[in-house]
Amino acid sequence: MIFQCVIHQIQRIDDTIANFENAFGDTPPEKMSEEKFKDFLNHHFLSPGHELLNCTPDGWQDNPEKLMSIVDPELREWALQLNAIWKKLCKEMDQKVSINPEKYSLLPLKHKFIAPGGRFREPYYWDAYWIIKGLIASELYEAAMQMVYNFANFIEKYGFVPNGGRVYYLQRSQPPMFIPSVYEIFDATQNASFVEEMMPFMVKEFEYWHNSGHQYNITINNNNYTVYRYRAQSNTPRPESYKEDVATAASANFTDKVSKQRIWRDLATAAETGQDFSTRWFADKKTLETIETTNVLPVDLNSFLCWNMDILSYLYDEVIRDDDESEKYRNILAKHRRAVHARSHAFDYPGGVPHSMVRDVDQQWDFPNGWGHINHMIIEGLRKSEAPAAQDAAFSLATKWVRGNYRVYKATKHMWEKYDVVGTIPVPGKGGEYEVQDGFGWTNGAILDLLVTYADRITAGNVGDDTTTPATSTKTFSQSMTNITTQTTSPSVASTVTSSKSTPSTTTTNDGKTFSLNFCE
Ligand SMILES: OC[C@H]1O[C@H](O[C@H]2O[C@H](CO)[C@@H](O)[C@H](O)[C@H]2O)[C@H](O)[C@@H](O)[C@@H]1O
Repeated sequence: MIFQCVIHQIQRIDDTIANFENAFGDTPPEKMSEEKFKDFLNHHFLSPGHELLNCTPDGWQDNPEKLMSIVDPELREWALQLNAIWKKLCKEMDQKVSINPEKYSLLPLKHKFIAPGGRFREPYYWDAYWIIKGLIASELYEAAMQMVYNFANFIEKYGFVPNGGRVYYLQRSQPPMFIPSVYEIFDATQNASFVEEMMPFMVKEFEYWHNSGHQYNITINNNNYTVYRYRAQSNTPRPESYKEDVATAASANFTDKVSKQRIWRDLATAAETGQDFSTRWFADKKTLETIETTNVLPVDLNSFLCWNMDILSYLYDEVIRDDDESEKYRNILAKHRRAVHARSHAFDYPGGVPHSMVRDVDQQWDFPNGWGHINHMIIEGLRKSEAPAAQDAAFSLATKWVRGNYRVYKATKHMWEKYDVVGTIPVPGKGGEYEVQDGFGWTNGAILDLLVTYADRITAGNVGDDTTTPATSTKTFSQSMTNITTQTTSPSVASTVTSSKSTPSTTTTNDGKTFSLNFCE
């Protein structure tokens, strides 16, 4: 995991390379002296975080009105503590980076940002949406806009928003949340000039998903569909996880170039999904070596893009007042919109909804891990539905999620990237390529938004309180879920996540490729 610790050079690049060659020549990595190698690193690179400065988000206040409106005193106090964590996660680029950008892996950033926390010191694309929701709950509107401005600069320079703010993330993106982020800020502030300023970047970001191999045409039952898939631009090991990806190709017994390039693209593509790694992307639903991410047509990406279209149509209509453009996106949406059916027992766990029902696989995006932003997305999809049973279920899940996070916070004094949702008191999640991280930007953002949304009625409860029973019984609820579709008329989060495939169907496309259909029925 060298890249996680070695991120900026002290000397000129040519000198670093020359000194490396002098010191190690052609010695293969496994034969290099560890001590000598560490010594080389210490002399040529600075330790992590040197290129970033701590900061306070603009406009930060101790007691934002929205958080003070949370009726339960315990949860209100907790929300204020989470509000204070923004100051720990706030970062800005040291100006020395702009003088010698080639010495740093950080992509230059003009504005302050909120980092996820732990090993993740740079801005991450899809994390930002939930961080922004939390900043809005904390009334930090300027800070929320700064997150978006940094991404607009990326779109201007690179044509898209990379996975994260590092050079080694430039070959892939993450779930498309730029347009929803602009929408949420507009919804909270009614700042029309912000939307006008961001519109060209929104359009450019939307177009990115129509190129770069993301768009795909399929024929099912003689009907032609244009759908979207994730697809990284690289077919080499991920630079930040080089060792891991080389090892995966070796344990898959791939020796020829084509097979290696295929698996490396699929590994990088899993990082583009934001769910690295999950059995969702494994052909055998068990082992990483069978990964085939580019062969999956994922329900979530297709739903996110439907939502992007809906927002563009709405903002062109409401803010820009351009009927033609609004209609253009409405028509694109009409072609893509599908019913998304969800059927799952994922709601039965006391700590929230796990990311998948696949057990015993040690991947961070599988059972028993539940993620804050995903639970938030499910809650919002249900809450914005017109069905009372779904709205009750939203509150029930919000209560579970909030209480679970709160109990872990009281026990560990930290907010975590993911949680094990099984057990009356959940614990931090585990599994995957790295240790569970604390901080944590999108977890905090999701909680703050839920606390403000349900400020008048959500309570901390006591351990042992029945937080598991939904307002309707699980059976009735599962049945009613199958009838919930993404038929929203104004932008809202689609209820996509619980439909994750446990029994995927497959289809063969015009060019003879077989895809797992993790999409719409
Ligand atoms: O280095 C491993 C992976 O780390 C990141 O992914 C995870 O953390 C991100 C930040 O919170 C999050 O956006 C992502 O969903 C997580 O899986 C990074 O984004 C990956 O590219 C990288 O492979």
